[in-house]
Amino acid sequence: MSDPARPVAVLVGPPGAGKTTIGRKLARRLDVPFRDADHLIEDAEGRSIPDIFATGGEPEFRRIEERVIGETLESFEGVLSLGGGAVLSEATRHRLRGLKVVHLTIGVAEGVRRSRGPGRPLLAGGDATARYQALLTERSPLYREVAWTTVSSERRSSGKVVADIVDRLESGDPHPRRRGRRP
Ligand SMILES: Nc1ncnc2c1ncn2[C@@H]1O[C@H](COP(=O)(O)OP(=O)(O)O)[C@@H](O)[C@H]1O
Ligand SMILES: O=C(O)C1=C[C@@H](OP(=O)(O)O)[C@@H](O)[C@H](O)C1
Ligand SMILES: [Mg+2]
Repeated sequence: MSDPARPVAVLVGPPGAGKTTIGRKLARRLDVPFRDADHLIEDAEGRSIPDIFATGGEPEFRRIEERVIGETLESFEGVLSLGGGAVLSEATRHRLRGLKVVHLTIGVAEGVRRSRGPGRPLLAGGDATARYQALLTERSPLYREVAWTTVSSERRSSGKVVADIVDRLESGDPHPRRRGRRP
């Protein structure tokens, strides 16, 4: 029997870390298909993420998100970027076990700056910095739990981040030493 299909990489991390941008570039670089869970949800539902939050609230969004990610992970062989809150689901974290999960990190100020706009209802209005900090406090242990490797996207171009991820995937080493360092 052949092995089950597996994604080449799954990107997790907080909003604005660059999962969608970097996932798309990583897939292009590896010449494999790209999917973004948020786009799959919008396609499956025929409505935008802000619309889903406005009608069914966060609980409905999370139910759809868990189902769409579960279905995708069953057969997808490419790069999959998740939404920032996908790891809140225990079932999703369970499904991510043993996969090449890349945790993209970003500092609070830059994360808030990059996630501005109407497309992210959880951070819209009010004190976005406090909300972002609370979200990181809740989720950081969950990102760490599922991560195969952790890569910072702070003050680094997306091209540099992609090159770093490709190195790790190709070497199979999630903790590469810094280049040029003596053994
Ligand atoms: N390495 C980077 N440096 C600067 N800006 C970036 C970087 N990666 C992504 N961005 C920008 O940050 C914003 C959020 O990126 P996005 O890929 O949507 O993040 P996520 O999917 O993690 O929420 C976009 O405007 C994108 O162009
Ligand atoms: O952090 C979150 O809970 C969310 C992040 C968003 O995705 P990005 O992380 O790609 O912005 C999107 O799934 C939704 O707005 C909820
Ligand atoms: Mg995204």
